[in-house]
Amino acid sequence: MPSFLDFVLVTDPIASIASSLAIEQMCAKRQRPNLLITGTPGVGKTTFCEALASRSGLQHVEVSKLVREKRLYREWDDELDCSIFDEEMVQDALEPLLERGGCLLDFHSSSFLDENDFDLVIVLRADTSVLYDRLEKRHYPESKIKQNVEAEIFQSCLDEAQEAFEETTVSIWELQHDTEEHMEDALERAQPSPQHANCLHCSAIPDTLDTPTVSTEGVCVKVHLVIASRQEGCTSCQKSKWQKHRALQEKLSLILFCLLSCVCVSVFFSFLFCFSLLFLGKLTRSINECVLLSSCRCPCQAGRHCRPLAACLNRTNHIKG
Ligand SMILES: Nc1ncnc2c1ncn2[C@@H]1O[C@H](COP(=O)(O)OP(=O)(O)OP(=O)(O)O)[C@@H](O)[C@H]1O
Repeated sequence: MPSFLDFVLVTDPIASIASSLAIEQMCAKRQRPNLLITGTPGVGKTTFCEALASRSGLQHVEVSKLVREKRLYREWDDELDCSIFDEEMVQDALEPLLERGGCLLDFHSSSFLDENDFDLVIVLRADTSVLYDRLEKRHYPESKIKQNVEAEIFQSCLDEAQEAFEETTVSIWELQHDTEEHMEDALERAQPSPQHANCLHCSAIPDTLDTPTVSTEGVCVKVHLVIASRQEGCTSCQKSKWQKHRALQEKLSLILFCLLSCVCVSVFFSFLFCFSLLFLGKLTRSINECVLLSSCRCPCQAGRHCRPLAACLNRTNHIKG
């Protein structure tokens, strides 16, 4: 599994990097990446998102809060004492945010989300005893705690995310999130670190990452670069792709040249053949004439204008024909 290091958030003012090709390609899709942070309730999604948002400048979108505030539900679960969110209503509410990009979407469910809206999925995991304690502190009823702990044991959120994004190139990272150290470790690694922004195609470090700087309201350059690399390849990938294209082009032009040469040569030889036929025809006719002239003697030395000779030639022709 790729570590969080492979997806480091590097922030940089957009103006300084807008000229880079990778960024331009990435911007064509959406200005900033969307990350889905999912996991069983209590694994620490909100805590992680808040910390990540403050470091990366991405916007923390807490979907469960949105559901409560905007009443994006039509049903209520009496047993678990919670709302059953309405997928369509939530989708509609999220659409403008996700279109704009730069969201850290925090929600336990992922099956109803559009796979094209996300660039990375992080599934947080917690040890069952840790999760139990956290939920107990929330004074959840026993049945609700049990249900959530069971969901964590059966890795329901991970399975759901894997199913939702299985047909895509979106990476799904499973991160343990039991302790402060776990979180600190993940966030610590999220510091600018160009050597970790390897291209997913060729493992090269994208050229545009040589001088990353941090700004609180910056853009996740490295995330973008990883995304761009995943989709298009890094500059060296592009170069090798271009070289491959060039080689293919050269081969095609060679084949075309050979074909054209063949056509030209065959046209030339056909003309040559026709001319030779014409020439040979004329030659045989003149030889015939010479033969005829030699077999018919002119009595008056008047050549072709001699009537008896003409009569002789006609006769001979007739006899020959
Ligand atoms: N890495 C961590 N180490 C220690 N405690 C943590 C960690 N992450 C979260 N917690 C604690 O666990 C509790 C639950 O965290 P949090 O509310 O972030 O979970 P959640 O997954 O967002 O839950 P929900 O889906 O219900 O909103 C909080 O009291 C928080 O302080």
